[in-house]
Amino acid sequence: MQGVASTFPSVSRCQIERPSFKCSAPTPDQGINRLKLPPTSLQTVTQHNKTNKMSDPWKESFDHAVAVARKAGVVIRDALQNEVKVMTKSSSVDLVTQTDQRVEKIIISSVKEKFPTHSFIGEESVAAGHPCILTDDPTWIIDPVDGTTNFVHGFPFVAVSIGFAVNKELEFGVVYSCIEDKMYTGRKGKGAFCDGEKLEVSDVKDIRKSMIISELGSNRDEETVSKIFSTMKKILCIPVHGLRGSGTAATNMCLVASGAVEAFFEIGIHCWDVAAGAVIVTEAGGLLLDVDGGPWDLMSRRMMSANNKTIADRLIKEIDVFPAERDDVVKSKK
Ligand SMILES: O=P([O-])([O-])O[C@@H]1[C@H](O)[C@H](O)[C@@H](O)[C@H](O)[C@H]1O
Ligand SMILES: [Mg+2]
Repeated sequence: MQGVASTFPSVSRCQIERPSFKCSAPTPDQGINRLKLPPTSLQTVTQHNKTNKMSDPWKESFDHAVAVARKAGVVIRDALQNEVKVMTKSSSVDLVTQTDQRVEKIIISSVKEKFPTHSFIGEESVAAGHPCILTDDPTWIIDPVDGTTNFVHGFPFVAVSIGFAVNKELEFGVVYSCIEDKMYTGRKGKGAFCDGEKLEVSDVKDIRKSMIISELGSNRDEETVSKIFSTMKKILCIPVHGLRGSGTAATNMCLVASGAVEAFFEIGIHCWDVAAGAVIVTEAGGLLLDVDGGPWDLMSRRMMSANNKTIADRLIKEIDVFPAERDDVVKSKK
């Protein structure tokens, strides 16, 4: 089992002043797959729980993910009121804060306590040198603060993203958009929801009537930036109704699931950005593909998620692909 990083890397720091947010207190989960038991004897309840565990083995993990994502969101919202110490990881625009690290520790330690045999892939643990290899173990794939740059600047879209895979297959995803206070969930074969409301992708098939969401990412290599812009130019000039970016891949995918946009694509995302969103999109009736139209691979750092294949295929024609090293490349220790 992969362990939790006890310390995260120390990196260069600068300070930034941000506008402060006023946030309302979180509301309790509304009807998220709640189990309603009729009043009955203790024996029957125990029996019912046993049967339920067999037919729905990951329900307890799912419930825990929802609870811990909400708790993490409260920590993030509180942290928004204070000055943030900004550190950098792979480059000067790949940001991380103590809140990212703290929230990841909170999530992992609470999951470890309840499910001691489960494994983890967490953004900040991987940054600290932990492996990013998906095994057959029940595995929590965690982005503690998706939208760290937004968080640093006070741009109000930040999400806690928790995906859960067993035998390398995603079983559920939880995305808590914590400033909006929206809880998105998806469970394999059980649908996708936002605050208990069922989600469905849009039925638009005409690309000229579509709204697309993507990101500029954090790669500032000139050739890569040119490819990102040429792709966006070609898509804009199809023309589509609009091109947007919220600054969090997890939230972008929830917007596809909600039908607010027809598709989200990006090269350079990581497994923790999209694991949860992947379940939410597919359970809302959407599809996932590689940016070249092939099957989607969680570790590939490439994502096309769309409401239908017509929209996905039309966008794929315009994407200028550039290389991004897979998440599961094993780096040799020097
Ligand atoms: O670093 P982070 O804020 O967790 O995640 C980033 C966000 O999802 C962003 O929208 C996307 O463009 C980047 O590719 C991600 O790395
Ligand atoms: Mg992220």
